Amino acid sequence: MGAAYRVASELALQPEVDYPNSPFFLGPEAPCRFEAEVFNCVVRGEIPKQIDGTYYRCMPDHLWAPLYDDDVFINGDGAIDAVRIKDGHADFKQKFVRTERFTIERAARRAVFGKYRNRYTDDIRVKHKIHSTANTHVIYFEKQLLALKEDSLPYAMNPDTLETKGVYDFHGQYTSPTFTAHPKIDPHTGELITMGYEAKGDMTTDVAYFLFDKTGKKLEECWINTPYVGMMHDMAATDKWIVFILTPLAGVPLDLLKQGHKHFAWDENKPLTFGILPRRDAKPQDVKWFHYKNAFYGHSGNAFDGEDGCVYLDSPLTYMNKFWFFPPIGEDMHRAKSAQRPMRDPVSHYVRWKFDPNATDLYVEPEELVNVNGEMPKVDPRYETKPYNFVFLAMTDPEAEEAPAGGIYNAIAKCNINDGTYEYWSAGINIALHEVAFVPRFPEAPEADGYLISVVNRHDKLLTDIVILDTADMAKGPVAIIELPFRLRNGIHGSWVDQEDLPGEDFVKP
Ligand SMILES: C=Cc1ccc(O)c(OC)c1
Ligand SMILES: [Fe+2]
Repeated sequence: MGAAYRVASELALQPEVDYPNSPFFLGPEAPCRFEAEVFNCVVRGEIPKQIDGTYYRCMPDHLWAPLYDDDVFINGDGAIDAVRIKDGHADFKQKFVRTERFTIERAARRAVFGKYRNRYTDDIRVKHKIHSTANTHVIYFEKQLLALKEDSLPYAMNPDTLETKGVYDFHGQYTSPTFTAHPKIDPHTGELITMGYEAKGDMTTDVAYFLFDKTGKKLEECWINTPYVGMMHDMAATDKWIVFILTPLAGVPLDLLKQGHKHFAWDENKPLTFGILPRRDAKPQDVKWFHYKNAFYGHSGNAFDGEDGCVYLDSPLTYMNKFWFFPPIGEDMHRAKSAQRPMRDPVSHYVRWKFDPNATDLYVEPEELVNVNGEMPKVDPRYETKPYNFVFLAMTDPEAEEAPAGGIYNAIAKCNINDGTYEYWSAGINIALHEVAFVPRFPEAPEADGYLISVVNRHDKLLTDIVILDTADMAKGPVAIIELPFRLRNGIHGSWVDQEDLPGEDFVKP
């Protein structure tokens, strides 16, 4: 490399940190591997004084070089980032969830667990251990953080210290071995709505639905079966209904899994499928399945009950396999046709699905609400499960000539779903921008009026900024930038928690 740093020879990396030569592990996405604490971060601009609480997010970060070179970034160890904001100042912390995998691999000083959701690729001694990486979402329930991975139960953590308390099964009430990374908390009742899929083992069509009251008492449990096995990453809920979302990222035949195949493979012959089930007094025979064509569904924006008795679900819809690293069986992940951008249709747009509980035609066609190429939808949490007007999306700047690095997002939009208009801030080209968290300007503020918090990975400087935007003037860009003295990786999902809801212990100990 440069002339200044002279070494006698090329020194090979130690095997446990010799990561594959893949974009998942290189440059701005090279594993971070550290835990951190920064008291009083460097801030540019002014953090609005009303913001009082903590932003948590989940970041997959392979601590050890994976056992298999084609491992996927969603198999990285879960690190929790926390930014505590008070009186215009910000403190930062990052800590790994102490999963069973974390502890075993730390003792071994190398990877021991195998491919994403494939026990048959593990070192035989850990095949029956808990596989959770706790790397997908972090939510707040019963005064604790729950770090989530959809193949396992949650890990509970202390929201102030970020110490891991252990696996959480709702005091024995949760009876499925799997738990979605996208449970919903009803802002009106405080209830937690959740489910687990492949709930009787790998490649089973069993799904378990659960409803807990705000104190964690189980109100509903209902087991159903899906038309096929596939990734059921997100879900949705209204006052009266639950929506299950089954995507064509199909589970491979069990014998292929046992031979070491990836867990999921895109199936061009399977339709994007939705199931509705009554939220209360749910019975297995009450589930009703609808389908669209072959298409990709990532995340739900919101859902609500119509006055017509129908269930409405709003979401981005994508016309290509965004999870190209799970190609159709037998295809090369870098060349899979299913991962090609469509010629005519948009790549993604924000749409509305309508499910009529009395329908006889089970084919559904969505209606476009907003024509933006975005994902990671977030609505004002006070409107979840209810009719609403605005959605925030991470998106690709529609006016930029170049796409952002790595095909990820470089802009944040506030979209009006009633007229399809949107306002946005574009952060430029050489960056990666992530999901937002929304903080209302004050408790009774109008819908979507307040602040957005997001993470910007600066590929130009190999550093990370946490940005705060005012939703009243999106195009202006951040009102404050919290500059971290290091680089983070792409994160997945996060949550904002108001200070008044937190236990109130020290965040950074003196
Ligand atoms: C964003 C989607 C998604 C889906 C499944 C996963 O296991 C995951 O892990 C980080 C992420
Ligand atoms: Fe997700």
